[in-house]
Amino acid sequence: MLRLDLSNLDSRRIGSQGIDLEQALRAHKKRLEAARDALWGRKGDPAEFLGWIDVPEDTQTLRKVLRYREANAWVEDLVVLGIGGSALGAQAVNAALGKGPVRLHFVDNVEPEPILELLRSLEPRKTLVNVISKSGSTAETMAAFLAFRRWLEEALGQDWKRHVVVTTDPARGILRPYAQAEGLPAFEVPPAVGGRFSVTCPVGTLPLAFVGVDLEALLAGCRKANETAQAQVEANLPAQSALVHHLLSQKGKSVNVFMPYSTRLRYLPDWFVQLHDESLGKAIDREGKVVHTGTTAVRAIGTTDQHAQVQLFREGPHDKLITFVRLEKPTEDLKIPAVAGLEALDYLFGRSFFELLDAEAKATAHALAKAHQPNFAFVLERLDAYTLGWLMQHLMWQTAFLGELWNINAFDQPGVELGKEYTYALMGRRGYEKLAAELKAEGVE
Ligand SMILES: O=P(O)(O)OC[C@H]1O[C@](O)(CO)[C@@H](O)[C@@H]1O
Repeated sequence: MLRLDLSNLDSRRIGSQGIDLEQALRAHKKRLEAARDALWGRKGDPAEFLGWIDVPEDTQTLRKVLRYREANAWVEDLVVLGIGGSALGAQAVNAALGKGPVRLHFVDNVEPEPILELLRSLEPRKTLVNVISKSGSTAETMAAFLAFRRWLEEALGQDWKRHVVVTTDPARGILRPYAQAEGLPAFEVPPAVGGRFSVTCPVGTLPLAFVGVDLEALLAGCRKANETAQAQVEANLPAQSALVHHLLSQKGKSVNVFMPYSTRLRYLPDWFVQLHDESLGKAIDREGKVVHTGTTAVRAIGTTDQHAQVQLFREGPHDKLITFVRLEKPTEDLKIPAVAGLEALDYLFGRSFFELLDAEAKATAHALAKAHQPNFAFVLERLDAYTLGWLMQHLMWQTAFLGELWNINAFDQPGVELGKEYTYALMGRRGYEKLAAELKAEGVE
């Protein structure tokens, strides 16, 4: 179960920085319905990159993933080579729900020392490498693949092939033909699913199958989010949270803090930051007009960041909308014991850690509201696969709705290309000689 707690956005509580949600829903009903109908209507067109809506229905692929996991019971360490959307979703779900027995490692950077440290810690005979790249051209992932493939081959000879599994586009890019030529097992990233929307396809499900996540439940939760995204505006949770973002951005809230009260959810903000920023930070709208949209998503974790960032959230610039994720029930709880001689702490004696966590979440949200800092919460009944799937698919829908409200394409990322080309030029890639010369003339070499 997932619900929205919007009480700290209410203008009756926080004044002009807030909104009257009921009135806003009435006023924007037509626009939200048009956005909803446009998204559902365009779903079948591969060029629209809305394939993530239907992926949770694809139980056949899930079965294939689970069969692969069963057939590879020898794996003790699974190394995911992927970056951005090809790593962040699985990383977030693994931290929240992963139970082992396999240890998951994510290589999503090209800093040599951590890669060497990981390689030195692994036993090649017990290691499976999952190279994940939709494009098959991402420099970081491919560099890591070259290194891990060599490492496996040096240790295992031709048997290295049993230790690599590929996840990539069914047709495009260099990884697919390479997997075919070498006889490597390979899973698909559906062409109409962008990286940051891909956690429910084998990009996420394959690594998560090795750490015992209940994938059936995760996908069922995603389907529940789809159901709510189809509903009338009054029951359409993604339309509502998107409207909140839209209206608050119009009130100058250009920073969007995403703050789960959960260490288990510590990587969820990283996943959300990519989803939100890469989707919505756009220079040009669908009509070709220069717009420079986007609100900047910022990571925070409660309670940890109460002692690092909340001072700024409360008393700093009034440019923020703060999104909390709160749990209603713990999975397990721990009593805080009474200790003689420390009676100054008796307000804690006999209470539980979850009670303290919950009190801190509510107290911080209320203190922010008192300072007229608008905030709202996704309230999860508990942290399980169903609810996390629901939340993640909800956030994908929220992003898609915002794309509609802002009239931008939320599914491309043209702004990352020039940096990639400069990298190719600096690395001496064939075909980039002219760009390298230009960079040199500009003092970059
Ligand atoms: O799966 P790929 O093609 O390696 O891409 C990784 C990431 O790089 C980006 O394309 C941005 O550079 C992201 O959108 C994507 O999630």
